[in-house]
Amino acid sequence: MMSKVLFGRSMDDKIDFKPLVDEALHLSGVFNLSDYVPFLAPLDLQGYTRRLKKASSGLHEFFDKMIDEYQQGINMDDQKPYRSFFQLMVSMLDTPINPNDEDQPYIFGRENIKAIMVDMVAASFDTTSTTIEWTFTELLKHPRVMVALQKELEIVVGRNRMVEESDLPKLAYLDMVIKESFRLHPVAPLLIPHESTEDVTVNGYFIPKKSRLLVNTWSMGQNPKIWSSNAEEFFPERFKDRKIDLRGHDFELIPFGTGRRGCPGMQLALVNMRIILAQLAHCFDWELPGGMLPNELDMTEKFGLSLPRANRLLVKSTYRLIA
Ligand code: HEM
Repeated sequence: MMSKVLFGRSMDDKIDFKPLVDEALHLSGVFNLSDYVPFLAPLDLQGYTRRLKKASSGLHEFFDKMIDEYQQGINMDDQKPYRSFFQLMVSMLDTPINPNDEDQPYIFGRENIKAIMVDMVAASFDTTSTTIEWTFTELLKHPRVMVALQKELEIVVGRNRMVEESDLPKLAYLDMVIKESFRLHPVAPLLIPHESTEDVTVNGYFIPKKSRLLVNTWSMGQNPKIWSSNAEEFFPERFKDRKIDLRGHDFELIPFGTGRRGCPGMQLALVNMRIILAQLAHCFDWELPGGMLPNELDMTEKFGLSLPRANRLLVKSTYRLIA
């Protein structure tokens, strides 16, 4: 889906840069000795710098080729301008970003396009699907919650048609399920590193200018002082009387970050998540394979910049709509 938004077409053999992005993301999150013993950095004992440089030059090569092809009209003949985010970017190539400032014109160049495209791919490709997979895992692990969600869907939508986008604002329980899933499985557990621009004191802690700050949303989500003694339990009803939204105003739950550098893709991600989860729960009944019990479900996380499931989720479905 994100490939269509960004490149105007689904992933195919012409767009096969995903392994490079995965490698770059993996390397950015691994335990790197040089972060703790900086004088070892030039030796690159674990080989991570070499691997990161290789992935980076692969990505440069890939996007250079795409930009060249676009400029020469190759592979784009069936597409009108601006059908994708990439085309919009390339249409601005070598134009001034601030045309009204004659003294200091800033030209939008190749490097800008490549940096923005890598940023967008890294930020959007796996985030929504990872959250959907965790939410679905929790629904399978807690059949009571799955039944309550299916009941809400039957009341709001019935069983004769599929869920549509216009139904989403009426699905309050689905909203609670998604919030609860973000609380326990934030896709960016440490957000993205931020840097303080000036000296500041927060809650009595002095933070000097230019400090690198990591916000541990994972640990906030598990904190019993915020979520009561059942913090480790998947219990969507906790949001019933707690007016918490996900836009970054309520600091106890900030899966999309907050402030100026908060996630710009939040609305798109939330609509996609809601519609996909609602349709999966509404159209099908689900069971675990091989007679596996819900409490036997593997919940292992793969540690890194994001926290996906370590192993794929396997499930059996049965169609349940009347039509
Ligand atoms: C469930 C899905 C998603 C989650 C949980 C998520 C979460 C986040 C978080 C936590 C940040 C860092 C915010 C901070 O450090 O304060 C971020 C940044 C970003 N996200 Fe998302 N995101 C999701 C989907 C998307 C999608 C679909 C897109 C693109 C369409 C996107 C584009 C971006 C971009 C470009 C940034 C960097 C913003 C900047 O550097 O200022 N995200 N996201």
